Amino acid sequence: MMNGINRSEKTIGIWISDKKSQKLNWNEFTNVCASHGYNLIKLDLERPLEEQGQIDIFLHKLTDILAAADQGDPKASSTVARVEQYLSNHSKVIVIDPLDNVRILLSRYKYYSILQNEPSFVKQGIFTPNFAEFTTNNVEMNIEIMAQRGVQFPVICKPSVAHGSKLAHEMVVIFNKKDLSACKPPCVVQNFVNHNAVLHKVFLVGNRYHICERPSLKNFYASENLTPIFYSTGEVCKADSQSTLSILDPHDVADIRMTLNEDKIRSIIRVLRKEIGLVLAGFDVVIDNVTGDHAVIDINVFPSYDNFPDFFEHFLECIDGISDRTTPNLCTNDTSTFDYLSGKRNGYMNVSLCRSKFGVNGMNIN
Ligand SMILES: O=P(O)(O)O[C@@H]1[C@@H](OP(=O)(O)O)[C@H](OP(=O)(O)O)[C@H](O)[C@H](OP(=O)(O)O)[C@H]1OP(=O)(O)O
Ligand SMILES: Nc1ncnc2c1ncn2[C@@H]1O[C@H](COP(=O)(O)OP(=O)(O)O)[C@@H](O)[C@H]1O
Ligand SMILES: [Mg+2]
Ligand SMILES: [Mg+2]
Repeated sequence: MMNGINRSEKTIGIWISDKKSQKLNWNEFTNVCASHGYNLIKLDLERPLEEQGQIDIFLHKLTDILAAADQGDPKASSTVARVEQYLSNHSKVIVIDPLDNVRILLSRYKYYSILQNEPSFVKQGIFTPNFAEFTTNNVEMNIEIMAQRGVQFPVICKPSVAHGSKLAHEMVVIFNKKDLSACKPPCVVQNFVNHNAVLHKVFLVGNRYHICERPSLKNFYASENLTPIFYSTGEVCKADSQSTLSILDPHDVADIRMTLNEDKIRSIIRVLRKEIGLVLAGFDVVIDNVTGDHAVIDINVFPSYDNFPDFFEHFLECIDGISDRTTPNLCTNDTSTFDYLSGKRNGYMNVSLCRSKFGVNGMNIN
């Protein structure tokens, strides 16, 4: 990839974590890039980017480093500063995705607030469960905050920082206020939505999306007797997870299967593109097993694209679309939200949303 004869006239410079890099099919990605006229190079953030050749597309998942910089890590802060300086000096570079847009998704409280303030959701049966942020260990204060924000037991307690370290995925289900000391601020507590242990993951590449089902948590109810349940997302919600936490209790066996409503998913996608504006993102939805309403419980930067058919091809098609439609200065890492496909800044054009080839029902939807 990095030392072949380079006949491509453009370059995609990529930086992702070692963990993510180990899962990426570099040969396939390199070949698809080449077929679209791009050379793919792995960037080394320890060296000046200026010394690593011309970069036309800066593709990254810097969430770990951004999160560490936000928490005061000096090495991470200097890395972020160097990257931002480079991008500022090279305004023609297309950033996938702009750092300030990515930063929105570092904070669960921030993106839950965006979702909760979306006026179009309520009438469509879409919601984000009531949540509150704890910044101290003061249980009395936290109980008051929960009451003010309509947060009721059982709750899920999640780290406020949504990405980066493994800690970001350490969760706890809490059933009563005497166990609120199990929370480790800064964290958010969120109403638990009973959803019969079925999670729907939506992966987005530009205006394409793919939906897959994953195991999730069984139904829980408030109780003075149940103790907190600690788990990490990876134990319960990967395609091959087989956690006892996913086994429905006998009284909860789902007689009616709740079906995902595709129109709701598309509405959520439109709002995410308008408010957050990322090319590479994903989100998680669970369906309330009483109302059928769809709860958006998580939004992710550059997720795994697990089982996303022809991900690299669709990604390069998206890159081609951006390069063709966007004059260089519209695609810098400017802080405003930029909709790549409409070519509009802070705007949002009704673009067709197409599911990937093998979506839930396999249809292209315009
Ligand atoms: O671990 P992977 O490869 O399954 O992907 C993780 C995602 O799992 P998924 O399989 O998409 O449900 C995972 O999705 P969830 O947050 O678990 O819904 C995250 O996107 C995670 O990134 P980070 O650790 O939060 O920075 C993703 O990790 P990286 O993209 O950092 O590898
Ligand atoms: N409000 C909720 N109600 C019910 N289950 C939830 C809720 N929030 C999260 N979960 C469960 O916990 C898992 C992890 O939560 P999530 O917010 O997606 O964190 P992560 O970023 O680690 O994926 C979800 O996949 C789902 O199974
Ligand atoms: Mg998730
Ligand atoms: Mg997540």
